[in-house]
Amino acid sequence: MSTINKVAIVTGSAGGLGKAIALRLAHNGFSVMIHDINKDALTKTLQEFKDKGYDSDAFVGDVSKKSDQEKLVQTTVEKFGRLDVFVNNAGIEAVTPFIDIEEDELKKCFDINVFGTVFGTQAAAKQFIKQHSKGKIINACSIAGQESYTMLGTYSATKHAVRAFTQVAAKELAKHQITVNAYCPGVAKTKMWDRIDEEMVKSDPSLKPGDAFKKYSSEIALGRYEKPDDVANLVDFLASSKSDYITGQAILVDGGLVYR
Ligand SMILES: NC(=O)C1=CN([C@@H]2O[C@H](COP(=O)(O)OP(=O)(O)OC[C@H]3O[C@@H](n4cnc5c(N)ncnc54)[C@H](O)[C@@H]3O)[C@@H](O)[C@H]2O)C=CC1
Ligand SMILES: CC(=O)C(C)=O
Repeated sequence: MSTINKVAIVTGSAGGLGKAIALRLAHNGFSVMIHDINKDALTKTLQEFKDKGYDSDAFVGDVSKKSDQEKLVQTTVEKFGRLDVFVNNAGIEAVTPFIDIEEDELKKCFDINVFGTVFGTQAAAKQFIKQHSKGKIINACSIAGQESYTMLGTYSATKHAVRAFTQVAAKELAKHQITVNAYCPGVAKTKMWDRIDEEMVKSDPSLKPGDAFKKYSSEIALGRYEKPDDVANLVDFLASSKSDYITGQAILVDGGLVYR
């Protein structure tokens, strides 16, 4: 079914899962505002979108700043005329044994993963209400939002919080026909997992580079690690009218790793 004339924002989409999601929505006919804190990477990614002929633009911003998120929505509406889908994808990891977790790690990870998701959801919801339109908010959760992992305590706590806010926002915004759902990827080969592997290997002398990623991936029932397109497949569905009767859900897309 055509989605032409619909407008989407994907945060943290200069690379990784966000880029795959943004490319898929653009391929499906959405006008897409890509967004990232990394200006150089974002500029290169926008060029790729332009080379493919996609109706797109880019916004440099920090999801943890409420004013940036409001400006992101405002700029998107000025450019494309409306907003239909907001993907709170940007996130960071933190890899530390529980006993060593420091205040700055907690603050930074919560600022970006949790405050960022709340501010993005608020900015998008206000625009949907103003437009009197149905809208879809789609949040990056994780297997770590359903289960909690050693060395990933802070990260897991932020993703549990994302799941909680997904449910509450869904309940409160349903009267406006706004749906709020989340995708929960497993072990996807992006720069995030390169960094997680590096940190886990550093803290365990019995591991060599790549071993932590291999260990996590080896438990996936479908026998392979996740690709960004596996995540884009779910977000594609959540952004489409096929998901109109689904709200408040955090859906696992992990190849069979966590069962809820
Ligand atoms: N890679 C994986 O296996 C999994 C990833 N996720 C989640 O999916 C989302 C995307 O993950 P990946 O693509 O793997 O990560 P990534 O690290 O490869 O890409 C994240 C992007 O977000 C941007 N970003 C970081 N902080 C930002 C900020 N404050 N404001 C704006 N942009 C910011 C980065 O510059 C980067 O382009 C994250 O929320 C992550 O927690 C969830 C489960 C598994
Ligand atoms: C990065 C992530 O969410 C995990 C636990 O794989």
